[in-house]
Amino acid sequence: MRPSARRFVRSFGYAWEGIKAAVKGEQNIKIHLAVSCIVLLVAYVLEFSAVRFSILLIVIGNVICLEIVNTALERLVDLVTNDYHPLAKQAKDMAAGAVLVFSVIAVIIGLLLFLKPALHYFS
Ligand SMILES: Nc1ncnc2c1ncn2[C@@H]1O[C@H](COP(=O)(O)OP(=O)(O)OP(=O)(O)O)[C@@H](O)[C@H]1O
Repeated sequence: MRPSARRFVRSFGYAWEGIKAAVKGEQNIKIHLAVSCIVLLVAYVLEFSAVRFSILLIVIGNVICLEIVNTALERLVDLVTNDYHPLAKQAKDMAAGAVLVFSVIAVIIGLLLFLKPALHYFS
């Protein structure tokens, strides 16, 4: 394998390690993953169109990515200081706020996506 290809494969390995560490260490990510599996299953049962399914995947992907970035930021702050610091608080709270903002939007998009197919399914 060429060195550039080996570096590319190795970086995938590091990314996978990061995903595993985030999932293992964060209860929230485990909950998001479980809920995402259920939501995808329901979307399948409701016979979502390709477009609806794609939007759903984008939303789910964004929530999980934001959670991973939030976890990375928490780790970084904890690495920098164990003492109370207003900037550490702001950094953690802002990252958590970013997750919250997108989670609220995800719920709204979810309702918009599921409403029509659910009504159709049950009528
Ligand atoms: N070093 C610090 N200085 C100031 N405030 C902090 C510090 N560490 C944490 N905090 C505050 O405490 C809150 C909770 O911190 P913690 O590290 O437990 O994060 P968390 O969001 O509960 O993460 P976890 O998912 O790991 O439980 C932060 O959102 C922040 O407001």
